[in-house]
Amino acid sequence: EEQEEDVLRELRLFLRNVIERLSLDRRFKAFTKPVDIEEVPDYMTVIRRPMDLSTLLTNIDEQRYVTVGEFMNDADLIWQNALEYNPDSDPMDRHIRHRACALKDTVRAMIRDELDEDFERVCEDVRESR
Ligand SMILES: Cc1noc(C)c1-c1cc(NS(=O)(=O)c2ccccc2)cc(C(=O)O)c1
Repeated sequence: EEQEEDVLRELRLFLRNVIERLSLDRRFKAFTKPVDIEEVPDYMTVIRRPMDLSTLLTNIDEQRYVTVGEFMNDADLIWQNALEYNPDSDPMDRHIRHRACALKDTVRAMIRDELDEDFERVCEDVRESR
């Protein structure tokens, strides 16, 4: 009902703001768009579920996330995929892994510092009621 829509709207606003701030950080430029298959032809043979910040934003607009936990499952794919696809010790791989770890820590810090746990609990109640 109306109260549920109010909660989900507030969740979308919070998540869009998180993504906006991440997208402004130059360290995360490679995570802003899907990996370009022209540039990285074998990417889809290694990574089963590609994810990036612009796709997260589309998912929010399509109201796919009812809880922050559901959002985090997809957001975690971004850095997990980067670690998986870039495992080698060469400088390029290390560089993308450092940025992937920075993304992981930055997202977690934002959620921990800015998400009210009572609000997340209300979102989980909405999820269970559906
Ligand atoms: C992400 C990712 N995961 O595996 C790899 C490898 C990357 C990755 C891919 C690219 N090239 S790209 O054309 O697919 C692209 C450019 C700009 C934004 C988004 C994608 C560049 C870089 C980089 O570090 O600059 C990294």
